[in-house]
Amino acid sequence: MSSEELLRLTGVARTVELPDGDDLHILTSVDLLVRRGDHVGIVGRSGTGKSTLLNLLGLLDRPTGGTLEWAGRNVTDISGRQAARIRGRDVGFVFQQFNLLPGRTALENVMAPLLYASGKEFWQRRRIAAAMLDQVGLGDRLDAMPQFLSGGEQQRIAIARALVRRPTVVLADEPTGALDVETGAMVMKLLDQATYESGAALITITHDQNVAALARRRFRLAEGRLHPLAEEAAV
Ligand SMILES: Nc1ncnc2c1ncn2[C@@H]1O[C@H](COP(=O)(O)OP(=O)(O)OP(=O)(O)O)[C@@H](O)[C@H]1O
Repeated sequence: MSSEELLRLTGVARTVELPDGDDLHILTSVDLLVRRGDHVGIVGRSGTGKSTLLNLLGLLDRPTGGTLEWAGRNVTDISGRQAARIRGRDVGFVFQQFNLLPGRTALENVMAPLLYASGKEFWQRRRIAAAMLDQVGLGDRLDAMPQFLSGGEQQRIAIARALVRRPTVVLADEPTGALDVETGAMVMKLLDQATYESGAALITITHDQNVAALARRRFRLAEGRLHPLAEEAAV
């Protein structure tokens, strides 16, 4: 696996203005380097800025300080249009509540991101999506409606959808938050394995140390910064 650099955050800050005019400094100085094949786990208590950080990593928001680089390119201040292009091509998202399209089959959900692709990826979207569902163990449930599937199965569809365009980075926000402990552990293992096999980096953001335990590098988000977690403290 190459050690190609994907994401580099240097002194990243995010401050928002509150309705009363005061500034809220959510992130003050985040440093992080993510390479291809990495699995980074970020834990933090409620309200410490996990979603804020995820939105910066996914180019949904911009830092108010510091620099953010994508594959060596400074993207701190890129336009919304450029960010959307990188996001569509390079980022896969997995959310706590699955966020699957209602009324669409498992296959249609996984095919959805390929509608924005071109060439072979577009024309062969059905075959590519079916193969991806097979990889997450749902090759025999292509026509199933997600609402009739278990939470673990729905999250596996969401994982297939996140990986179907072969993104370089997968961002998972509390991916097991809506699952029981056993199902969550199984889904997390699958996410870790499928992401690694596709050559992407995985960044898992969670309040649950057990979920972060699979990550090869772990950090705690506190006081607006990332603090490396020692092996023994992380489990
Ligand atoms: N746009 C905003 N305006 C005002 N306050 C905000 C804004 N965005 C985030 N915050 C506040 O910043 C803090 C961090 O929010 P964030 O959602 O990133 O935390 P979190 O760690 O993801 O929390 P949780 O685990 O509860 O989802 C919270 O106190 C939140 O209320």
